[in-house]
Amino acid sequence: MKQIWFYIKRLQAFAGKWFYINLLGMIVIGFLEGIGIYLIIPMLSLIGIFNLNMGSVPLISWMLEALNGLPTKLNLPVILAIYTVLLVGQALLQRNQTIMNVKIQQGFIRYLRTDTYQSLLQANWMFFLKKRKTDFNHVLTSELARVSQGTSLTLKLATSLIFTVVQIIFAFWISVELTAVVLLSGLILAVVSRKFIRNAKRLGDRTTELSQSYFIGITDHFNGIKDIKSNRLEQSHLTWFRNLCSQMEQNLNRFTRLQSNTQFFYRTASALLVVMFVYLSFEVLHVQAGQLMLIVIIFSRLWPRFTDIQSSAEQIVSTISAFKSLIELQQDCEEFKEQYSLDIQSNVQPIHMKQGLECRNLYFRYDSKHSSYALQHINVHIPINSMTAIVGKSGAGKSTLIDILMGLVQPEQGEVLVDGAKLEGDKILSLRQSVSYVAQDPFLFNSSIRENLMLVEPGASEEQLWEALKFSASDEFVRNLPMGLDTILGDRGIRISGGERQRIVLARAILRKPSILVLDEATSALDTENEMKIQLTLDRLKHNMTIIVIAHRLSTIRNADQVVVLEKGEIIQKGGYQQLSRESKGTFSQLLSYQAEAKA
Ligand SMILES: Nc1ncnc2c1ncn2[C@@H]1O[C@H](COP(=O)(O)OP(=O)(O)OP(=O)(O)O)[C@@H](O)[C@H]1O
Repeated sequence: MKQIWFYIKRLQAFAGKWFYINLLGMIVIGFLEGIGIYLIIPMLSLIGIFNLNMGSVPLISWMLEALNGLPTKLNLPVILAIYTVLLVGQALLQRNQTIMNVKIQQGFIRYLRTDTYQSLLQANWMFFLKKRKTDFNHVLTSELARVSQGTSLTLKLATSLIFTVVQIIFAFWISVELTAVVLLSGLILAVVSRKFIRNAKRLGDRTTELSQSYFIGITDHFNGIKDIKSNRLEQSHLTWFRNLCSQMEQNLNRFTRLQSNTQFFYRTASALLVVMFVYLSFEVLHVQAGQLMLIVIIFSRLWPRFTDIQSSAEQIVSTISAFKSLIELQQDCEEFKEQYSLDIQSNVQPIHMKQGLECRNLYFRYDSKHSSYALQHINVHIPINSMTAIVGKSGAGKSTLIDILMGLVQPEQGEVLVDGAKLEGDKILSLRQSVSYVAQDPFLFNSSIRENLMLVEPGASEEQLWEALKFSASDEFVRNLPMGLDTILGDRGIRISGGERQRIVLARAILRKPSILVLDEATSALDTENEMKIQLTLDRLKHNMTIIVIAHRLSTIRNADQVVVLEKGEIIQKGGYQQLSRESKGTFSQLLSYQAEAKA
């Protein structure tokens, strides 16, 4: 329960005074309802349905005394008027309280959503390397919905509890003995039903597991739908899906059965209790009929609240696992938090390098407990306004080196230097502001080409947009699209090829006029003609920016000023393209000959 308590405290901090006003509203509503119930007895008595001696019932005796001062025929209208005012007042308060409750709750959920999303965005790159992305989707959608449900149920539970306490106080006022008997029965019932609550928690934990598998599964399946279709894997996926759905169905059915059992248990217990209660009142305690009537009315209102409390408690504990997931995610984000807030990050000025970047005796491991280094003993200088290519076999450490050079991850040993000064603190932010990065599988939003480009440079003119497209050899194909720059890409619009995608993302990277351009296999999907065009572009750009390229296709880096060859995390060769291609025993010339053979 400490997880829920944690969120209730956050809710209280979020809602401020409204949290207490809401609680006060609940108490007043409970109080008004209590008095309303009190008035039923004298009303019934005045109408002549009962002829009870009410003098001994507290509050009513006081009311009767007050009524004595009035003419008898006004008694009923006065009581009816008070009753109406009370009920209308209570209904009005109830209305406002419900609206306030929902407002607080929705505001809190919005706050939680934004807070979680912001924490995720503020986590560093290492965090994303270690975590599964689908877990974030799962927490941000289904788990957050369950947390919202849990918070709303907790507020409902608080309402029920407050109402119940107020009603119990009224009941005590009328008869201490009878109320004590009913409360004792309620207590026994609560102890017995602890088993139900434990089962509800177990089922709730299972719901989290299943919904996580469901979420991760369907995301993976639709991401890999081409593999599924082309390798005829539909049947095995369908079987998996059917199994999971049936487990989810069984889990929910079990939960409903548990809740129905609890309800049945409570109803049976209440029937037995009423029988025992009436017997005790008349035969043992000799309670007056008026008092008994009131107590019966109060408890007939109160008992369903006990059932409500039990059922809310079961549902709340079934959401604890969702609260846990959310807390764990936020703790992880906190652990991997970037040094600077997002506001500070977006206001940092880019760096103006004068000499270049340097790696000095750099070592890096993804897991510090794991002995193998992804990079070791790395010494390299990347001069400004030149093109450096990083090549090597798959898994050699190329992407890791780039991540370190961009300041996304920190080396375990050694250092990165910018113009001879260590890359640390806000220098990392400034460096990142100067970098444009293009990945192998570039990301475009489901919006127009124009919007995708202007995302990085909101003030870009039409001319600048076309210039960037020309640089990336995509002006021609964009011009031929029916809506040109306003063509919507992706699911809502036109689908473009992998190569066209890469070129648009390249245009976006160039549009920012970065001082460092990093291309990570960014031209792998291009045909020879477009690759040649991009080569010419890079050749022109390298006079104004520092270009770092990872390329498996070595023809792309023919004009590189420096080639760095990595193998098993170490630099094994370094030099100009022509120089390395002449070193016949070197890995680079080997890679070149493999590619020449593959082409032939
Ligand atoms: N997130 C990660 N967690 C643990 N190990 C990783 C992670 N990413 C990469 N590695 C390991 O680090 C080493 C270097 O990987 P890296 O991705 O830098 O190689 P690469 O040369 O870019 O490979 P490729 O050309 O296939 O992209 C590999 O042994 C890889 O298994």
